[in-house]
Amino acid sequence: MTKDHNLKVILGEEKYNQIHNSKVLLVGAGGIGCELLKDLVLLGFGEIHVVDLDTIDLSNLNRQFLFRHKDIKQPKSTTAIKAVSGFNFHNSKLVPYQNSIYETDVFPLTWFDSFDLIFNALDNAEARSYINKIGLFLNKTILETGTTGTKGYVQATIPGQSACYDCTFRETPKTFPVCTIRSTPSQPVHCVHWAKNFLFSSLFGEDDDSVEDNSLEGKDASELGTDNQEELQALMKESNELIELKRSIVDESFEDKVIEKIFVKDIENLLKIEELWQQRTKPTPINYTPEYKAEILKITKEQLGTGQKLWTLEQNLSVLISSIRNLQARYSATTPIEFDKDDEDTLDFVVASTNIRSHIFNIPLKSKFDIKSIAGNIIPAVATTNAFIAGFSSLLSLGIFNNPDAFKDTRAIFASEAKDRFLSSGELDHPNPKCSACSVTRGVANIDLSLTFRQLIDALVEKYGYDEEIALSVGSKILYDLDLDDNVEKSFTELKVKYGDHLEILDETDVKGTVELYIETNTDGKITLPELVIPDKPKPVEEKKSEEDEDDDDDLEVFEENDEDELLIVEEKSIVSSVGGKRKLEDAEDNEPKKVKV
Ligand SMILES: Nc1ncnc2c1ncn2[C@@H]1O[C@H](COP(=O)(O)OP(=O)(O)OP(=O)(O)O)[C@@H](O)[C@H]1O
Ligand SMILES: [Zn+2]
Repeated sequence: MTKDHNLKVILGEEKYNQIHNSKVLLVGAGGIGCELLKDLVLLGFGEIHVVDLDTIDLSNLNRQFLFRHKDIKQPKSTTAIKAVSGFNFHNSKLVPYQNSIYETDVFPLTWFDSFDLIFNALDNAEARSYINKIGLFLNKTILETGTTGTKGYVQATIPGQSACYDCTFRETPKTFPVCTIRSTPSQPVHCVHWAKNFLFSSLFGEDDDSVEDNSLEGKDASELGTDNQEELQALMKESNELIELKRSIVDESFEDKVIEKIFVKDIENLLKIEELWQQRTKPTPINYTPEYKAEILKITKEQLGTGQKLWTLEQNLSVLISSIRNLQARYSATTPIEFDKDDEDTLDFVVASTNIRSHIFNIPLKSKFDIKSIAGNIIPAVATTNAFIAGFSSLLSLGIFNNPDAFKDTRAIFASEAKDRFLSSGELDHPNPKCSACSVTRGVANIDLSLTFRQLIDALVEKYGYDEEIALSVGSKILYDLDLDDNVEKSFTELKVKYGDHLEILDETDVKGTVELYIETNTDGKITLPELVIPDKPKPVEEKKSEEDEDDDDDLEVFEENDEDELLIVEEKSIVSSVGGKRKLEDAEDNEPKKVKV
């Protein structure tokens, strides 16, 4: 019996044929992408195009199972395709590209339009948003996936029906107030941040390093986390002394000077600011004497054991001293050293100084392994999560093909560490009316770039009935509005507008809703605008917080219970948001980028 026969029995003849005659795009051939490519090939998709800009690294091999050691430095897309060719039982046509998906000359809009479905297997929000917009321009469904460790999601975005990728708010990486990092740390992560971004960069980075935490200038009280003048003076003095200290980097006594300043004198100075310690446990400076140092220097490498072990204060001091010696030997003013989690000297310095500071501030110490994860912002990828998330993505695609009820029939899948259930599903959300991506009317314009903005404005006025009070922008650049009419006589080319740009038209009279045009180009001397129905701009409504809304502010989000599946999903917002899963809708507009006039 042939493999085709088996698949026909499982899928049914009709679905088998639909899949066999379809053409799909897979963006990303990393952790999820490798799994997904295997699934799509085994499901017998007719044509599968795979895009990945990257080459294979050693660190990919533990989970990107299509790659072997011999493939290191080879392109991911071609290598993945070669690997699945061994089990391409249904003769799918496989096409690789080693390019970034943004390359409009390789991937013009018409190319995207040739696919029946797009599978995202990406690792960054920017590329996901880009594909999301392409889907909105073309009215094409995207199956979006993401994983972080044991958490993950699959979400179909069906233009005009379901919420899009940008309908939901994504948190930006967490930052800490300067005073928490510099004077009152209370968690290991505060000490890691201090050791890596402040201490290491100040001592071994570039001389004029504009390390965020080195400078207190230009920061307001909320960023600083304090307006205590005494504390700010102390922090300023501390930084200046560090610059001074760096001058003796070549001296033999440098290690002692660093330890005595950082872990003794600076702490004694902080203790003098009594206000800081009224509600907090006081830090305790270390007692660094020549005798103590002599004992520390007796500690051997063997005694330190593996990176999983918790080191004592003395062991941390011994690691600090040897890392300082190694870094001193490597340092020269012209070749500053950058922190790299895979550079043992820089990592040892950060691990040891983190732990010594933690000891001083009564914070639990951490192993080298744990600090490496925090300092390198690493959440280990889990092959199993990638495998089942990819599996769900490919299975959901079967229900989406040729299905006018896809919105109703498709579930969103989530994996989380909720106590009662690891995997769960929910209905697709409706679009968020405030979404900066899908609340916009979209179309494709065909423009001869030698024409001027004046000609575009005339065409817009004529076609859509705007009066001239409009603002035109591309990305973050405003190219025209009533106060900025210097550009009107310039051509598109002069204004560096090119194929594939997204031109936004904002009605400054606040009547019409926003429009975004994908720019395709021609040389026929014309501007051809799409037929669009532009809805009026929604009137701003005074939002009154109901009791129910207030409940939403809790850390836990409860998803709708579904009669059929009896699914109750409870997820921590902060967790799912980091991989782009179910997030709060209300704040999507905060994702909107700031624009500047040019
Ligand atoms: N703009 C883009 N165009 C094409 N491919 C992209 C783009 N952005 C990201 N990718 C690809 O998406 C894939 C995501 O896979 P994954 O999350 O496993 O990341 P990785 O880089 O392989 O792993 P890690 O980051 O853990 O080393 C990567 O192979 C990456 O090269
Ligand atoms: Zn949206």
